[in-house]
Amino acid sequence: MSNSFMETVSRWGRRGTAGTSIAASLAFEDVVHGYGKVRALDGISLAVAPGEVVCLLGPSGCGKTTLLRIASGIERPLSGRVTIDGREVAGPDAFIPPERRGVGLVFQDFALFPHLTNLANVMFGLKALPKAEAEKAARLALSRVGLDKHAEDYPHTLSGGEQQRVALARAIAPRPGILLMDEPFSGLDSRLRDAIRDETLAVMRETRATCIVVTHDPEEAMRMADRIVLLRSGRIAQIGTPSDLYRAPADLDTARFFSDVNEVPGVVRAGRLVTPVGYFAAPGLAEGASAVAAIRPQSITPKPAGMCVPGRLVSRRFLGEVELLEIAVQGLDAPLKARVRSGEGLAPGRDVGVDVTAAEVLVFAAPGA
Ligand SMILES: Nc1ncnc2c1ncn2[C@@H]1O[C@H](COP(=O)(O)OP(=O)(O)OP(=O)(O)O)[C@@H](O)[C@H]1O
Repeated sequence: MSNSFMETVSRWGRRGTAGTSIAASLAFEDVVHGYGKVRALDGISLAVAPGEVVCLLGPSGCGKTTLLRIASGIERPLSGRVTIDGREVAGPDAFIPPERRGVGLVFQDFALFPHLTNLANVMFGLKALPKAEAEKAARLALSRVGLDKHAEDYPHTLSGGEQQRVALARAIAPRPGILLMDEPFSGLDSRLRDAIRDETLAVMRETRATCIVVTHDPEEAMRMADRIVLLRSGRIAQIGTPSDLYRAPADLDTARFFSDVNEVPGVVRAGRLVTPVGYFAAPGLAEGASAVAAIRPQSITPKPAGMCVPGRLVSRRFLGEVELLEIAVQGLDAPLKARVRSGEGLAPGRDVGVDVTAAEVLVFAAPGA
């Protein structure tokens, strides 16, 4: 990454302000949508508060983009209602087109017009204003993202990160009450993504618009969102703060989506799940039920042989700050994965004790049980 680029990014936050919006509330009420036989959204109800940053998260095809397109008005739902500040913008009684909804859009491919300068691209969303006023607002937005010097250039002369910032400037220039972003960072080099994401978040907070961001990356959602809406097959699997979803996932699929987990099967006896690596609290599960302990690699600590549960170190992979260990334990089909700080000095083949931090273990009914 060039120093000059990083300087531009770090200066980006100290440029002129973009002007603030009056944040709007956005609500979906039992929204259903489909394409032919495909049911893309299957009854979505969600209320987003003014100024809130919500990430729509989920695997490919779960309906994230469709929900965003419905919020923007690009797509009209088959049934259900969408309201902005309590006013129906899509539903049985009304359909307000995108340009009259007061929403700003940032697309995955940025969707800049190649034949227009960056300034003209940003002015495109400001057609309702007299030209001089539109130009002033567009220059202000470009300045906010640190690109005022590139106003007269064309998009193709900019890097991917800079094009993303022009797209952001275009979306915020009209001061929308709601900003909708579809995978806005996925086209960027992974080394730039963190810096650009942090700066984009700063601009989003500064404009005070209500924001909905689509992503398939759980880490990105956790970094950005006030609340995460996890979608699965067109339905909401779970809604909560990043820490709610990470610490208390509603089911095994959600736990798997947020991090690598060891899945250790067991049987419930007297309110606890009995497994080859220990007993874990199993509230709400019936006596004799089959269940799974989901154990994150960082919740497993190797100890000297003779302590805790007996195991044998099978492999060790150096990853820099941390190492990934595989530890075989009698009674388990697959070795346990453990993530430890580097430099523990353990050699494969050695007997070890396996210590599991029980308070961090998540217990779920066995899939299909
Ligand atoms: N124009 C379309 N015609 C037919 N099917 C569509 C269309 N757009 C989306 N779909 C289908 O609707 C479902 C939801 O698609 P959507 O693009 O909303 O998912 P997504 O979660 O945004 O996925 P991705 O992360 O891959 O972009 C998928 O099964 C998809 O194949």
